[in-house]
Amino acid sequence: MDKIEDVCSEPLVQSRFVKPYLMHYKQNNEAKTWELVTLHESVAIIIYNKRRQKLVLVKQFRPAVYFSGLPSSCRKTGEQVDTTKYPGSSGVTLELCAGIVDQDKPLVKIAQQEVLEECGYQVPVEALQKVKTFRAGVGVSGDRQNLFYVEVNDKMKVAQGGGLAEEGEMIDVVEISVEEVRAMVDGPEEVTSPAGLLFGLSWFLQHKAPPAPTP
Ligand SMILES: Nc1nc(=O)c2ncn([C@@H]3O[C@H](COP(=O)(O)OP(=O)(O)O[C@H]4O[C@H](CO)[C@@H](O)[C@H](O)[C@H]4O)[C@@H](O)[C@H]3O)c2[nH]1
Ligand SMILES: [Mg+2]
Repeated sequence: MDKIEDVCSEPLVQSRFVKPYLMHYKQNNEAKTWELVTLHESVAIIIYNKRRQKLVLVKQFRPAVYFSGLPSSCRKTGEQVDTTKYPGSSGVTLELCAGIVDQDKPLVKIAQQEVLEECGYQVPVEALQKVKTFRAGVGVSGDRQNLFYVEVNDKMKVAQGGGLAEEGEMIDVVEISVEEVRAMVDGPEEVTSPAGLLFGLSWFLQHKAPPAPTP
């Protein structure tokens, strides 16, 4: 999954997923502009295998994370990036199962679909609990993310997961223990994960996790 080669970039002129705009407005009578992009709304799901006390997360190579981690001298359009110096592993993230809302369906249905496609669990829609809707970005994009929680068991595991091959998705499903969740939230100063994961894990520890063992 992180064997990344032949990296270069070009200006994005026509796009399917990202739409850049220059917004003009007046704030307290002062004329201003702001550079922004619009993105799809999304869903993300905290998945807990309750009997085995494991959280189900996903790992994948994120081009945007990889690219923004390159020094600006390596981001010149048309120029090849040295992937021996900047390996694909620097763009691999740990995240909640998540997906964009690109179909006209209820959010809970899209969440159910993502849990199956990415992690291989067939869950009933009634099992999905809505946690919170928040903004995934506020500076450049203002896209909404809708967070759900679902408990799963081994009987619901009907497929391997890994994402839709026809959409080029290559996703590793990762299970982590509640202890590892605590270590992730309290431990490292930097993680290669979106804020939604950290919020989701903190919410899980506060509302759903078995109590921490007393020392
Ligand atoms: N951007 C882009 N460029 C392409 O060239 C490009 N080519 C195809 N696609 C489409 O994008 C979708 C990516 O997969 P998902 O639907 O699973 O969405 P995620 O990328 O997981 O994103 C979610 O989860 C993240 C983590 O919480 C959040 O940060 C995001 O806000 C949130 O949307 C697929 O349907 C694929 O067909 C591209 N998308
Ligand atoms: Mg996804």
